Amino acid sequence: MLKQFFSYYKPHKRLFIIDFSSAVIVAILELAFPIAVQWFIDKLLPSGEWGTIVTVSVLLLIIYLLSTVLQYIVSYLGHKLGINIETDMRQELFTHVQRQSFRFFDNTKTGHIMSRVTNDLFDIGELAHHGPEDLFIAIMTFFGAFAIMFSINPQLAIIAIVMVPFLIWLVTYCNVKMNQSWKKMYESVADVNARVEDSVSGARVVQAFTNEQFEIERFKNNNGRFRLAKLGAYKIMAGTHSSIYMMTRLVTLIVLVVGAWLSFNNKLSYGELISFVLYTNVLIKPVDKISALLELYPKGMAGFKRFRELIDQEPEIQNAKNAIAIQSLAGNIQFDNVHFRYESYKETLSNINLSIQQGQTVAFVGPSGAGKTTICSLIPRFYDVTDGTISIDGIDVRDMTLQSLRSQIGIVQQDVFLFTGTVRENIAYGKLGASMEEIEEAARKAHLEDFIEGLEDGYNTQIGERGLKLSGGQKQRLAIARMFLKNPPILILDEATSALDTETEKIIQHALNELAKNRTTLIIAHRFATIREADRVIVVTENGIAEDGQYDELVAANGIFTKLHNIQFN
Ligand SMILES: Nc1ncnc2c1ncn2[C@@H]1O[C@H](COP(=O)(O)OP(=O)(O)OP(=O)(O)O)[C@@H](O)[C@H]1O
Repeated sequence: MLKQFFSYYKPHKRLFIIDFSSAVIVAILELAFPIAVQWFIDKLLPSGEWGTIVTVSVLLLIIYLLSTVLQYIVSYLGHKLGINIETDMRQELFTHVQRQSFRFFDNTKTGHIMSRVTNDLFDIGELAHHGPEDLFIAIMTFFGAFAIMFSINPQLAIIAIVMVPFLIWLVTYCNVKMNQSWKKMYESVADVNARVEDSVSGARVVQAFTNEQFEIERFKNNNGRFRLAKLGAYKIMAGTHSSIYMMTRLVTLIVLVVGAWLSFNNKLSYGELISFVLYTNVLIKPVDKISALLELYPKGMAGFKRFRELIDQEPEIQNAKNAIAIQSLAGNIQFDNVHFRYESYKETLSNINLSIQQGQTVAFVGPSGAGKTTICSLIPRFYDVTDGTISIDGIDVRDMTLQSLRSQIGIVQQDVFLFTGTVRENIAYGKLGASMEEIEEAARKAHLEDFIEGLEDGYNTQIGERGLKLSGGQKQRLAIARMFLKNPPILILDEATSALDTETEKIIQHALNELAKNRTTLIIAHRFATIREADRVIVVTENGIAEDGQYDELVAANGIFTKLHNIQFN
């Protein structure tokens, strides 16, 4: 796991080396400074040579300035390194999620992916920046300071270090407490966010029920809990800072008192005493860093583990080794002994045999849950068959590259999904980089022209979050326009279950008929009025394909379709 973690440093090796070596130099300067002060007091002051004193002071100033610049570099470049690694990982994760198959999205919660992309990667970035650098520097300054103190006066060095375990205990204890209270705070902020999100997206429902006051009261509770949690966290933070302050001053004071006693007994010079006090601070400083790392490491590594678990999940549907990139398909679709299961315990489709000729319009009907949508999802390989083959123009779909196969199939879904953006952007989603003329032509064919012209900003009108500002019929026409742009030889239409008014229905039907022309069209139909013109109707039941024929033939056959037909029209 650690090896994998460090592999993310590779592209930023140069940055890491500059940052790390600057941090080492800063630490060396920090260790050297008290010795310089000691020498200044013990050797230089008694000599009374002002010229040398001024020269040394200027030298010290230069060292300070150098140290300041290096500290800036460490802070800036260190964070840059962390952010770079975090950004790489985020891009990798997003790219990986884009490549995932439908089954992955069936089984993964959006919230989980979101928290990987934001929280986990933030913790990993922090660890990437602070982990190796802080650990190395802390160890180096701690042992360096102790070694120098020991060489000056072993007894006093031991007195100073004896206190360190207490300090470590105190800092760790405070960190645990702080963590607990931050966790509570994060939970309550999540509640506040959820409440805001809920009542903003549900604002229409709130107002329709005139429940605004109820929502305000509910929010007041959440907001109050958040205030208390945050206040609690700050109280612990204040306690932590002051007790650590007290403890460090106590160590310094003890060193000062014992040092003064040693000095009275001529066992320690004044310079040594001062440098000892300064070294005590250098000795104590890393304790804070180490304890922060103790908290950061498990958090960052746990995040990294979850990140890797996602990244290591290979997409279920991938290109075969020698997959061919087909240029264009005619649209002859063949199912041979197709079996399929979503879950291992239950077969959804069994032994489906089906042959659809190019240019045909075929309607799939049947009871809800029989498998109509599933049959259609197998053609673009949203899922792979468990057994049997599906071929188009005689080529197994698994032998084509996914990209080329899906470029030949257009799908208009039941619930049209639109992206936040303009009308133009949403139509152009069917063919990225389409010209304005092409977009206008597609809109005209989808009977959207009048509607768009009536909008204040025309094609540049924002359609709201997920097309909120559009009606159901407008959304569907937009999806149809998108499909005219894509212009695929095979079309799958998942008919909307909810009925539109007759006028809109007519317009949409007209647009769809236009769209279906010269394409192999599969319609997952719910309302039979829309499929009268279909070349074939296929009745799917839980036992597979039950009937297959022309609309009128099937109505007259006195079978399942006749029954379904009678339910709809009587
Ligand atoms: N992603 C999925 N994961 C697991 N089971 C699924 C999934 N999608 C559908 N199913 C199940 O597969 C069966 C067939 O569903 P499918 O959506 O193909 O039916 P349908 O005939 O299109 O239904 P409807 O007319 O209601 O849209 C159902 O029992 C359904 O519960």
